[in-house]
Amino acid sequence: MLRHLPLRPVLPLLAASTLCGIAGSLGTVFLLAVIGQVLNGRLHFGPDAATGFMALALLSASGSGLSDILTNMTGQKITAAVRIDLARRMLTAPLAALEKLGRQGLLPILGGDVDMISDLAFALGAISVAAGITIGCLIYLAFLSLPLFLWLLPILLIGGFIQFRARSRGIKGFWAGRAAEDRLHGHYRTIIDGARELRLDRRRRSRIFQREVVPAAQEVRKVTGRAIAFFVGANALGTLLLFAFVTLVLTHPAMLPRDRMTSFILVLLFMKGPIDQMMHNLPVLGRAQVAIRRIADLSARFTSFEPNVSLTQEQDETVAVPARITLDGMGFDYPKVAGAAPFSVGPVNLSLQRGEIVFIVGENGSGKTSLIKLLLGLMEPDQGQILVDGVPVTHETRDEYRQLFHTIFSDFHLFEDGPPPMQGAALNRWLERLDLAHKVSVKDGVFTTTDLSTGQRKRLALVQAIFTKRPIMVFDEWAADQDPSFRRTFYTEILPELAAQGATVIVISHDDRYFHVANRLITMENGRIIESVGA
Ligand SMILES: Nc1ncnc2c1ncn2[C@@H]1O[C@H](COP(=O)(O)OP(=O)(O)OP(=O)(O)O)[C@@H](O)[C@H]1O
Repeated sequence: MLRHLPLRPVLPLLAASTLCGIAGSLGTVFLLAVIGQVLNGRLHFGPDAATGFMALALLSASGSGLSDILTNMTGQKITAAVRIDLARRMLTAPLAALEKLGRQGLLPILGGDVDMISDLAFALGAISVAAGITIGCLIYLAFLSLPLFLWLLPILLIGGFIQFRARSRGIKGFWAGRAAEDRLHGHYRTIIDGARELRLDRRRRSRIFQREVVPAAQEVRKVTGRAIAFFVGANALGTLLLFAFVTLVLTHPAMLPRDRMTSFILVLLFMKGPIDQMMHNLPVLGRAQVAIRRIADLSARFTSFEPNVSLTQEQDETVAVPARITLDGMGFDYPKVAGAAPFSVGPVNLSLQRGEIVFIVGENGSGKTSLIKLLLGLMEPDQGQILVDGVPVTHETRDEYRQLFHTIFSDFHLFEDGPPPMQGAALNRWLERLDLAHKVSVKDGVFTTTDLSTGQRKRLALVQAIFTKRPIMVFDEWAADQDPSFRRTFYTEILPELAAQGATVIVISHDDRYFHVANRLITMENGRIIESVGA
């Protein structure tokens, strides 16, 4: 499982942790040896021995403690690297991959599974220290009596085998548990997103609770509980085997001189502590193994084909404003959905001139938003290309190309901050004009509130759009939530003003009262442009 983790940068930390662990384990084993010698009367525990004993105790405690801390640091570094990598991938992955998984597919992995790696960091510290001490104890046992150690060996092997079997059964259970948790998260999402509807519909609310949430929660409990039972059962068997061995040794006192026998049993019983600690933490390792695989699967889906998607450029560069953008035979086929007719957009041939106002109209589902997504370079076309002043947009230049646009989608996300110049008298004028000044202002580049009505939120998004000053503005049914007066202001005043300032304005609209504002009216039907009226 570790091959899926970014281990290379943490190798020095791991090496330091291992060295400290070895030092701590040596300290512990020597402590045990001294205790054995004193109990057997072979060592007088005078002031010198006591000082040496305390020095060994210091070595044991500090070595194990440091090893634990360093392993934890390693784990936390790995967790941070995984978190950053996932965010980077999500910000640069093809949009289709992100949309396909959706929040329901993503959030359980980003939350639960990534947190599991963080838990692994704590567990690994404890396991590695315990493993070091156990190995040290085993070496000391072999030194005390090789024949008895050879007797012990098969018992250890049987215990190891039981653990191995329990582990693979347990991990299967953890996989099933995570799948059930994913379903549960889906139901949580329905409860949150559909909160209003569920208050109003007792029948649906009861059905979701009784038939979806409760069975999913019980399923998680059942499969995870069963998986943990495998680990606990194996642990109990291991304990039984250990005491069976102690019984064997005690019933054959002639096998070893008495003093060695005492030391042997002392070390054996002491060893149970670290072994228990390892066993206790093994389920965490199992769950982390599942989590790491799930994260690796997710990462594999988010591989960007675009080489130049920047995550470091915080300022807009001044871009040359293109005179013409052309969609040249562009087409896109949506993946087939069972039971539904496949939908394709295009092939589309369309040219957009700088400064014109273009309306895209058509019935619901005719492909207007899909066409816009193709134009914005958000969907990888199955055919055709985009030309900017005659130059094709490539994988390399697509992110650069997208920076030409500012879009307010019909299901837009309102960011709380605006572009850096969003301040001063110009901002106040726009807030006044859009009747927002009494509701919201901007403090340190951030809106004082976004808790507004749907129409007001859209107007705030419009303020952002205006101050972002991109050469091409796209509005997807912006006016749908506006009252008649703002609708009129938007179509008859704001759009012409933007165009007069040199912006190309593309509007998806069903407001046929204002179609006359457009320089060009493009009508879509069944994924194709069936009419283009105007300049
Ligand atoms: N994520 C998707 N997966 C599969 N098919 C999709 C997806 N999104 C859209 N479609 C298909 O594309 C068709 C057109 O959708 P689109 O959103 O482009 O229409 P629209 O003209 O903008 O509609 P509306 O006026 O209702 O906003 C849909 O009817 C659907 O068949």
